[in-house]
Order: sequence, then structure tokens, then C-alpha cells
Amino acid sequence: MSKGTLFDKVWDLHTVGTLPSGQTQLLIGLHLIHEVTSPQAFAMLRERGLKVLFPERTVATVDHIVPTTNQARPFVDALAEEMMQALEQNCQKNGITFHNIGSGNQGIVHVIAPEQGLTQPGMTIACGDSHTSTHGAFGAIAFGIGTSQVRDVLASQTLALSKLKVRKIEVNGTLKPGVYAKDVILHIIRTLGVKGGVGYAYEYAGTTFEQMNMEERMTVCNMSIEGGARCGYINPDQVTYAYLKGRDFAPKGADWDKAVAWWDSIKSDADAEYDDVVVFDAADIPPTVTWGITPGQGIGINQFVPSAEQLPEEDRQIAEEAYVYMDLTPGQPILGTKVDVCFIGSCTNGRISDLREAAKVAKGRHVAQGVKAFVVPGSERVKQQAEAEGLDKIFQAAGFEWREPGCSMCLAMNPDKLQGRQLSASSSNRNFKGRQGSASGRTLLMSPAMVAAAAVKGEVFDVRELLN
Ligand SMILES: CC(C)[C@H](C(=O)O)[C@@H](O)C(=O)O
Ligand code: SF4
Repeated sequence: MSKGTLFDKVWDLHTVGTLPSGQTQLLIGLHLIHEVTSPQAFAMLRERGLKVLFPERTVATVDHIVPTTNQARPFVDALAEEMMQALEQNCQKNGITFHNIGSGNQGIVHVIAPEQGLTQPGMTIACGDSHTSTHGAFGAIAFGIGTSQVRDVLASQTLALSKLKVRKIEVNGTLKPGVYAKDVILHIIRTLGVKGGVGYAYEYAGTTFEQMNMEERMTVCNMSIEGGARCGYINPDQVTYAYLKGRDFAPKGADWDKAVAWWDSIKSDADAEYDDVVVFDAADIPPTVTWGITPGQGIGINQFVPSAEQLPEEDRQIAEEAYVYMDLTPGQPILGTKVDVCFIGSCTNGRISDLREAAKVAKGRHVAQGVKAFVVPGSERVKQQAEAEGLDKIFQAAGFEWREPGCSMCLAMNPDKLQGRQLSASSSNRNFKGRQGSASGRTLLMSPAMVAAAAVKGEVFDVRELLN
């Protein structure tokens, strides 16, 4: 095995050849598809009379357009129904496994592949979805691709790509109580910027990530793309292996031992060289909330909306835009900002541990008057597990709505939308203008526990005051 970073090793092992353009032709081990970015890719394939080369290496789910209340077919939204039918037919005709609603396996693509053990260390994973970086939590090289690249993977199981540089982001130490993986990644993006990672793969290293469970690691890797990095990863370790062991698609018996030995060998070497290294101290990370219209516009819960002069030159214009759009004034505290809607879910924070943390805050309390709060599990399995633990009851008793799994108001391609200027506290990953279904709706990103705190207080609140 060559020396170097996990990124370099996995890249080299999947390199088919160098193309005349200088790009690498990279073999894609696992291709994940959903209803939004695949129909056109299949259409392009049909136009050229091409077949899906390795249907067993593609796995489909439906997530973005799924209604979280009335799921009866045909869907009320004709466009959603059309996308659904296209996916169903494409999978059926091409022999692709499709985890449909009610199968017990449906959910957000970045939630279901890890939970089924499809996502494994050392793999290359592609999906027509920017948050494919999530799967890097397992030590896979996983990235989002566009629709024409979805076509390429369907037809050839390969992609033409330029190699990325690698930045090691080290965070060391134990997170303070009330500080979660979401705060870590919001803090990183706030510091390095939303474009800071362009051209890089992010390797997250250090004791803070070592102490995280797999779901926390997924939260971090998920938002790599919000920091501009096409992919982000964490070297596999005992935590990774313990999570994977026994899952549907994890290797079994002697294959397991062989796999672990191989996974160990692809980790970044201690003396690997990086294109850049950045170091953070976990003790410096507060509960973090975004105030603006990019995920990089974040501040500590006790900080104030920054004035343009306090910001680096390149961040000033977008800050000015954000003050107007968000209706926030420089110098004002973020604490106490009134919220209208509270959303717990998404591929960033819709897993069982996220729901558990939020439920701890919701338990024995009640959603503030005038606030609409709802919980959308990331998958059918997450929902089932949460119900087995009674989390649904805790949320419902506290006045939260308990919904069916999907992307939901993360991007509001389904009926779950903000209205008008409503302001949401959201456990998702994007706060872009109009992101949550209303062209003028406003989003504050935060951890699921902080969303629960905002729900019960009716305003942005420091969750640490509600823990025990
Ligand atoms: C619909 C899809 C292409 C999009 C993405 O690529 O990320 C969505 O998942 C999002 O989060 O904005
Ligand atoms: S939950 Fe949100 S970020 Fe994740 S795939 Fe769905 S829309 Fe994209």
C-alpha cells in the first residue's frame, strides 16, 4: 500500500486511467440515486441507447418530494408524482434496488445508505446530491455530482474528475456540554469560510472527532460542502467498525476480518503530507447559530450579529445583504430572536441520536404559543427506532408534530414550507434565501437540541440552560 492520506490511497486504488484532458477516470463503487437528479440522467441514457452498466452498484430511494403527512398515491403535487413514477419505472426497468415508501428502508439517501451498511471505508461513492460528503464519515471518498455525471456513472460506473488537494482539519479536546457536532462544523465553516474548501477534500482529525459517534461524524462530514469542500472524511477506526458490524451489507464472517485489515491499511499514515493543516480547540467552540444567508454566517449563541467592519473585506457585501433579508441589525444579540417554525430533521441532523438529544430538551416542556414545531425522522428505520424508544410520545406531549421520513422543510420540495417572512430554527444545513419554501422565509441553522430549545422558548435560546 502506498503511503499518504486516505484520500490519496482511495483515489489511486480507484483510478482506471488518466484521460487526455488530464483528469482521472475514477471507478465509483457505490452510486446512490434519488428522484430529483436521476430522471434526466436516465433519459439521456435512453437517448443514447445505453444501459446501466452495473445496476447492482446503484441504490435508489425517494426523499426530497415525499409528503410527511398524507402519503397517499398519486401525490397531491403532480410534479412530485411525476418524479416518483419516473424513479419507480427507471429502477424497475434497469434492475435497480429501490427503497420505496413503506418498504421499511426508505429515507433520506444520506441516512439510509449508512444505516444499511452500504457505506463503507475505502469506497468511492457518488450521488447526484451535494451532501453526499456525509458518507465520508466512514472513511469513504464520497461526493455530490451533477445530472450529466449521474448519467456517466449509470453508463460507465466511472467519472472524469480532477484530483483534490487535502486539508487536515484537526479539532482536539472534549466538547463542552450543550455543544454538538453541528456546532463544530458551523464553527469550522464560520472560520474557514463557505469557499474556504474549494479545491480541497477535508480530512477531519483529532481527538474531538475520535470521541464522536458515527452519527456525529456524519453531521460534520455532511456540511463539508457548505464549507466549499467537495468531500470530507474521517479515518475509519473502532467506532466505525463497531457501527458497521452486523449491518445488512457489511461483510460477514471471514470477509469481515479481511475487510477490517484492508480498512486499517487505507487510513492516512501518521507521516502523510497535507496541502494544508488547520487546528482548532474544542474548548473554543460555543453553541453556534447562523444569523445570515450562508452557513458561514454563524456566531456563538452569546455573540452579536457582526457589523460589516468586523468582517473580512470579502464577507462584507453578503453581510449587508443578510441584514436586510434577515431583518437583523449589526450589534444585536441573536439570543432572544423570535422564531415561528422549528424544524428537526434532514440528512445533517435527522438521525436517532439527534432526535434523542432534541427529545431530552423537549421532555416535560411545551412548544411556545404561536410556534409550529415538527420532527421529521431521517428514515423509516430512524422513525421506527424513535417510536420504540417512545421519543414520538415525548415530542407529541410537548406539542411537536411527528411526521413521516424525508427531506421535508430542509428544502421544502414537499408541502412543508415556511409562509411569508416566517423565521425558522432549523437543524438542516442551508439557510439560503428562500431555502425553506417561502421566497422571503428566513432560516437560522443550529443543532437539534438548540432547535428544541427555541421551540419551547419561542425564541433563540441557549440550550445549556435547559440541560438538567
Ligand atoms: C435536490 C438536490 C440536487 C440538492 C443537493 O444537491 O444538495 C438538495 O439535496 C439540497 O440539499 O439542496
Ligand atoms: S435533507 Fe436537505 S440537504 Fe439533505 S439531501 Fe435532503 S434536501 Fe438535501
